[in-house]
Amino acid sequence: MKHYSGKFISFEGIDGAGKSTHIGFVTDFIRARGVQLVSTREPGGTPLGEKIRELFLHEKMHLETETLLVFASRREHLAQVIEPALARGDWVLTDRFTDASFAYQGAGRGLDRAKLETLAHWVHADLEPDLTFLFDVPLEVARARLDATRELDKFEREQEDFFHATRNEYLRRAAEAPHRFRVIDSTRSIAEIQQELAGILDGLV
Ligand SMILES: Nc1ncnc2c1ncn2[C@@H]1O[C@H](COP(=O)(O)OP(=O)(O)OP(=O)(O)O)[C@@H](O)[C@H]1O
Ligand SMILES: Cc1cn([C@H]2C[C@H](O)[C@@H](COP(=O)(O)O)O2)c(=O)[nH]c1=O
Repeated sequence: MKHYSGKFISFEGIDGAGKSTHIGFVTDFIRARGVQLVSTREPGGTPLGEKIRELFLHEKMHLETETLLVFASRREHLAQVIEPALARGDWVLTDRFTDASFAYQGAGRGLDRAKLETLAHWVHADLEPDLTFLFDVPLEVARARLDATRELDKFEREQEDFFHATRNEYLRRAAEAPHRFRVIDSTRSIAEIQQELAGILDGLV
């Protein structure tokens, strides 16, 4: 694994778990300590990646096409944004990374995990997040939060079974890699969650 002075932090969770809400808080918290930081997202994060995101979220396609697209977006993201920022010594916060592909394309849609391992190895053999916040909530809570806020995309319209599988895969990966995952109970209030995040970040910045 490559080691950089800046931290690479990913935010994960099923749709509606609340990760986007907390990225802003974490960004402000870290910047307030004088750290240079890039906040980005997947799929997306580059002009090409944002075009891929539109297709990825809104077009029906073969599962392997979907998977290859998200890894193509990730390859570009790493080359144009993530690796240059880390090389400069900046921190990088990303709203989703490869854990999402294992959770959504793997467990949710049923793509063979070995294929995902191959792609992950190809695209970023020598890099993984230093820290992954997994925002965890029961499906009903996530669904209620989404229904209250916006029009749903292709993934957000998936059924309960899909999100059970997705959530379980996230939790399985967190149990498998406790050195980098912090599972955040997101059923609590935003203020309580931010207090926990601040405690974790205090030990890091
Ligand atoms: N702890 C919380 N308690 C109550 N409401 C919350 C909490 N966290 C987030 N919300 C609300 O739930 C909604 C979804 O939150 P958010 O967009 O952060 O979720 P997300 O996990 O990033 O979803 P997606 O992955 O689909 O973008 C927002 O309206 C947000 O204000
Ligand atoms: C990186 C990545 C994302 N997805 C899915 C997960 C979400 O439903 C959307 C992204 O929307 P968000 O509101 O920005 O979270 O894309 C996926 O299926 N596979 C992936 O690798």
